[in-house]
Amino acid sequence: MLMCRRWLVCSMRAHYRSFSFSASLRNVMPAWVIDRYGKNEVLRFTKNAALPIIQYPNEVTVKVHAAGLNPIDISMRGGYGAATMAMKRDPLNMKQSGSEFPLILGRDVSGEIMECGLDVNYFKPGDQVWAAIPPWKQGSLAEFVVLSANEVSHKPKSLRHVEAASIPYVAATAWSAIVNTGGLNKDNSSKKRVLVLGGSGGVGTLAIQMVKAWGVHVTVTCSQNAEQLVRDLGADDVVDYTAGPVENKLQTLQKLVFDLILDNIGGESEKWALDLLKPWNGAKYVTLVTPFLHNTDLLGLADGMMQSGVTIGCKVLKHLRKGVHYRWGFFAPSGPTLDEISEMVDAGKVRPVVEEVFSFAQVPQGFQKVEQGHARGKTVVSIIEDEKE
Ligand SMILES: NC(=O)C1=CN([C@@H]2O[C@H](COP(=O)(O)OP(=O)(O)OC[C@H]3O[C@@H](n4cnc5c(N)ncnc54)[C@H](OP(=O)(O)O)[C@@H]3O)[C@@H](O)[C@H]2O)C=CC1
Repeated sequence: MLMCRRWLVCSMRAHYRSFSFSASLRNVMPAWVIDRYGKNEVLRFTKNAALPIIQYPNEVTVKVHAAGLNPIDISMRGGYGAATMAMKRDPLNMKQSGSEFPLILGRDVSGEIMECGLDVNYFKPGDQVWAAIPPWKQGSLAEFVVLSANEVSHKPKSLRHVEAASIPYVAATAWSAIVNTGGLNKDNSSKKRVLVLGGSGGVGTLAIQMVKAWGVHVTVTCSQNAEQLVRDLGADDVVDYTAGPVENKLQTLQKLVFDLILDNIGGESEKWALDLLKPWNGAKYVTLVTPFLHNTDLLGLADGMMQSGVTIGCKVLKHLRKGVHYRWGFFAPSGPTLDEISEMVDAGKVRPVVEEVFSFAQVPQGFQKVEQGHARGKTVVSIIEDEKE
């Protein structure tokens, strides 16, 4: 439905001409960059980062009002995924392609369209938008970011930019894991049972709300002090993982046999969690904690991908014999997915869970906050203050 609307608007505005804002501006911008991998000391503020320019006709320039921080920013600051990201920047050349530095982190953006490529018809300058930025592109801790139009979506009207910036990356991840990999959607989820392992962080708080809106019975594991938060978001059953082995408690809840388990924790979970799935019923365990990028960093692209293939293949087969499906879930950038989430937000079915907002000057403190863990929702950076309502 929303996909159709994108197509329709494209046809209607086929002759729209974009204007060139960048030519009238300076060719540098303020940004937080890194010039090497490491801890927080590698973060450097500059007023002279290169202004990103549209290179393809399907791209848009977005003026960043707010950016979200995610655990992947901490990992990328330390070099995580560097081998794969370099290949994506230069897909024809399957080896390391030049330097990725200075690198701008930040995977969430909420802001305003400044300029559209000639093939972009769904957006126009001035549109209020949000997006999740693929890790191989320059990020949102900057004044401007250039994205493909199909990665961008109109921001929910009911949210301020600092609220909107808390959602895209975790929403695109939760959607990819639950819908694309897990096979649930708004039409087939009613009365199904989902277990969210690690419900109190960014992905968990979004995933709970998403499946709850589709009529799912949601069980969540989290720390005791996050119980109220996840219940407010829609969790039906909550298990405190800090008070002894979660698997024992979940097994004692007799009727809890799940159609889908979303694992945001990894580690030992997969040793016991798959036993809680309904066997021979299409039930799936989807983990977001995968060794995929770690393998390519360690072994190089080709060997790393082969290693990942062997690992996932063995696990899929092992669990298939028991009648359940084992899968790896991945973030997938998608404007149409965010269109769906935007509707859910404006309908009051999904709300932002913003734990803390930092100013643009406080980006290193924002990284420290995310690095400490124990998230209760999301950490956001306000780059242009929202207008007072
Ligand atoms: N594969 C992919 O493409 C993607 C993978 N991810 C990964 O998914 C995971 C979740 O991401 P995100 O939600 O953003 O992370 P967050 O850091 O926002 O949240 C993690 C949450 O888990 C809680 N937690 C920690 N240990 C446990 C445990 N044993 N049981 C239950 N809860 C626990 C933490 O709180 P507390 O410690 O206080 O309990 C925290 O609230 C991360 O590992 C991330 O790297 C995320 C996005 C994309």
